[in-house]
Amino acid sequence: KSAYHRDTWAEIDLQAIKHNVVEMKNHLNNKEVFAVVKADAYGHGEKEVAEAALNAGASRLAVAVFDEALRLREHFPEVPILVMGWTAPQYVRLAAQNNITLTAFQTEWVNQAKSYLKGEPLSIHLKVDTGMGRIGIRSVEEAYDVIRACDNTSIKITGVFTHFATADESDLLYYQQQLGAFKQWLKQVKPHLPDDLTVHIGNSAAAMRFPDDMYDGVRFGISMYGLYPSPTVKGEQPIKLKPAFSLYSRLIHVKKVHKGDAISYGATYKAQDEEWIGTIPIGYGDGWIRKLQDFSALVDGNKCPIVGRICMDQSMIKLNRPYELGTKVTLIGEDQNAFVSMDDAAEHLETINYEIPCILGQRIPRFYIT
Ligand SMILES: Cc1ncc(COP(=O)(O)O)c(CNc2conc2O)c1O
Repeated sequence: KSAYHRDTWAEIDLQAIKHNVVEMKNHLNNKEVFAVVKADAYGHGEKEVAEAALNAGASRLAVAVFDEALRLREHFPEVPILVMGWTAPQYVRLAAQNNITLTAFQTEWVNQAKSYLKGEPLSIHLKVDTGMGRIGIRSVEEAYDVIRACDNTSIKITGVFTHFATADESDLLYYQQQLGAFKQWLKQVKPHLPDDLTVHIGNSAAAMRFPDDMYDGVRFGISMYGLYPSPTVKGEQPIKLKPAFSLYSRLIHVKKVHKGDAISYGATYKAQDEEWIGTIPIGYGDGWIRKLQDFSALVDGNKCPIVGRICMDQSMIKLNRPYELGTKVTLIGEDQNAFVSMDDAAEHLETINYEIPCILGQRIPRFYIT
C-alpha cells in the first residue's frame, strides 16, 4: 500500500500520454496503436495509462504477463488484450474465457493447450524470432508445424508479430536484416494463415523511424510515456514527445553543517565548508537506489547534489541556501526553468530510461493529472 502520508510522490500527466498517442497515430497515418502497458505501464500505472491511451486512439492493450491481462480485462471488458510473453498452457481456458489473446511459438505448447480447451475459441498471435533471440519461431518449417498443430482445434491464429533488437540504433543493418527475414517468412507462410490476420512488427523506435514498414499496427511502449528509446532516436526527433512522469519530495530537515562534518552512513561525505544540508524522505526502499548518490535534485530551480550515501528511506542534498521545511524538491521533472529528465537519471546510473520508472516502487504513490 502506498504511503500517502509522506511527502514523496509521482505525478503522471495523462495529457502527455494522450499527446504521444495522437502524435504516433498521425505519424502512422492511422495504423493501429497498441498501448504497451506491461510492468504497470512502465511504472506509470496500468489502469490510468490504458484508459488515457484508449481515449486518445489506441485500439489494443499489450502486456508481458497473463496476470496483467486478467487485471486489465476487469477494467476494459471489450478491448483486445495481447499477452506478448509466454503463458503456461494450463491457463489457456482462462485466457479463452476472458477473450485474452496469447502468444504462441511452440508446437508442444499448442498440443498441450488444446488438451486444456473444451471447445472455447482461443485467439493467439504467432511470434516470429527474426533476430531478437528471445522467444519465437525461427524457421518456416517450425511455422508449418505450429500452424498444423492448430488445425481442427479451437485455437485461432489471429495475428503474427516479430520484435526488433536494434531499431533504436544508428547502424540499421541488423534492423534491415530482421525486416527482410520477416517479409520472407510472411511471404512463405501467409498462404497457410487466415486472411484477416493482424501483422505487427514495430516498437516505438521502428514505428517512429520507419512508419512505412509497419504493416497493421505498432506496439507503442516507451515513447507513449514521452521518452525516446535511445539517444540516436532522440537526436532524430521523428515525433515530438511529452514526458509524462515527474517525481517530487519535500524537505523534512534543513541544517547548517561546518567544514569536516560528515553526512550519512560510512561518514563518506565531509562538508567542504559551512554548508546547508537538506533531508528528503526517499531512499533505496523506494527504488531510489544508492547509485543515485551524486545525482542532483532541483530546489527552487537550483541543482542540489545528493550528498553522502542514500539510505533506505531518506537522502541528503546540499542546498544552495537555507530553505523552509516543506520546500518542494524535484527529483525528476521541471522546476521553474530547470529540468531533470529520466534520461539524466538513466545516464547517471549507466542504464536506459526504461528502467527508471520501473524500479520506482509502490511506496511512491502515483497521482494523475488529467
Ligand atoms: C514484444 C515487445 N513489443 C513491444 C515493446 C515496446 O517496446 P518500446 O517500449 O521500445 O516501444 C516491447 C518492450 N519490451 C521491452 C522494453 O524494455 N525491455 C523490454 O523487453 C516488447 O517486448
